[in-house]
Amino acid sequence: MPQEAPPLVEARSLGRNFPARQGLLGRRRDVWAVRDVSLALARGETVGVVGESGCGKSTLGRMMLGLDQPTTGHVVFDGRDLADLAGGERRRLARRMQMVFQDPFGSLDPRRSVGAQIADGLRIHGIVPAGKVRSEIARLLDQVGLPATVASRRPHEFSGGQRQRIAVARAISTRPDFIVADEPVSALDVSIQAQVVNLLIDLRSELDLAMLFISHDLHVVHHLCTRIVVMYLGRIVEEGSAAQVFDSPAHPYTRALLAATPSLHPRKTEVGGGVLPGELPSPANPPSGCPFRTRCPVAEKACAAAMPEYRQMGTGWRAACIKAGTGNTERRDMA
Ligand SMILES: Nc1ncnc2c1ncn2[C@@H]1O[C@H](COP(=O)(O)OP(=O)(O)OP(=O)(O)O)[C@@H](O)[C@H]1O
Repeated sequence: MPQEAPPLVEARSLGRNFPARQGLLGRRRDVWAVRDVSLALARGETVGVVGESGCGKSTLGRMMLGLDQPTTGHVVFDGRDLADLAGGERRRLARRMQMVFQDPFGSLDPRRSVGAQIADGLRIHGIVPAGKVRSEIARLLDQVGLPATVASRRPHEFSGGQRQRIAVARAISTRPDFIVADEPVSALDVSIQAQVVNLLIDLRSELDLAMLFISHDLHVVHHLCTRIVVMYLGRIVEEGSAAQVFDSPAHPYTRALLAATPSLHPRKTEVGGGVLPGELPSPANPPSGCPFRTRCPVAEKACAAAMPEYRQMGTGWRAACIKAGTGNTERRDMA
């Protein structure tokens, strides 16, 4: 990770729990959706967050934007703790952070024109004078590859890919420097996904955006992200550059994810047609010690005793596994 510049946005020991009931009549237990997550993004950096459904990716993204309050820990944006900000200061910061959602159908208002929806952010944050709003909308649409005529039409008149471009135009309208993109292409046809990913790549460099890109699709993350965070049951189990994590994964869970993603890694064979072996434990009742140990092909007794500390595998590369870097972590045949 490029550590020279101070981070633009930082998660410091973030945790979030939700009350949950196990079964219909089960007793109430707290579910820790995110636990003790620390992560920093520099300006212009794209960090991919991967992991199975329910591992806490969206909750982390929402907290990093201040859309959800952490139970523990802090989010620091450009040196300011979000928890300390209120009123105008909070609004000024909110302009600089935006979210792109998975579902452009749900995130755009079907009753209002595209132009009106893009204009909201421009007006609320006073990005351009009132007389310039129309031309700014046209410029933003052009930036995402759409003609200016789109402004007068409603979202339902467009395809999924076009709608996601509109959502991106709306997100960048406030000139943010941090975007959380939560599965932004997974609802789109595969043929369209690449176009939207390429658009994000272009915008990232044009606007020097820091981006937290949440996805369960390792192919997309591989294409787009310079750094990868792998989450399991609310925790970061491995973090490193795309090359480190994809070429020599240090955590058995990362290896299992890659093995379940055929064609990404030449040495890997398909395991279970994209499905990881074993069952994901309930987040309400996680295993003792290492959360992955119940599915881990190299787990041993010590793994049940305590949550593994991070081992530094290289610059900016860490893995929470007692065997990481010991040469004793090669994946057994999990088929
Ligand atoms: N508002 C909420 N109330 C109760 N539990 C929640 C809430 N939001 C998330 N959770 C729980 O927290 C855990 C993590 O959820 P989260 O949506 O962050 O995971 P995710 O990795 O983004 O999953 P997906 O890929 O399916 O979106 C899950 O067990 C989920 O059920």
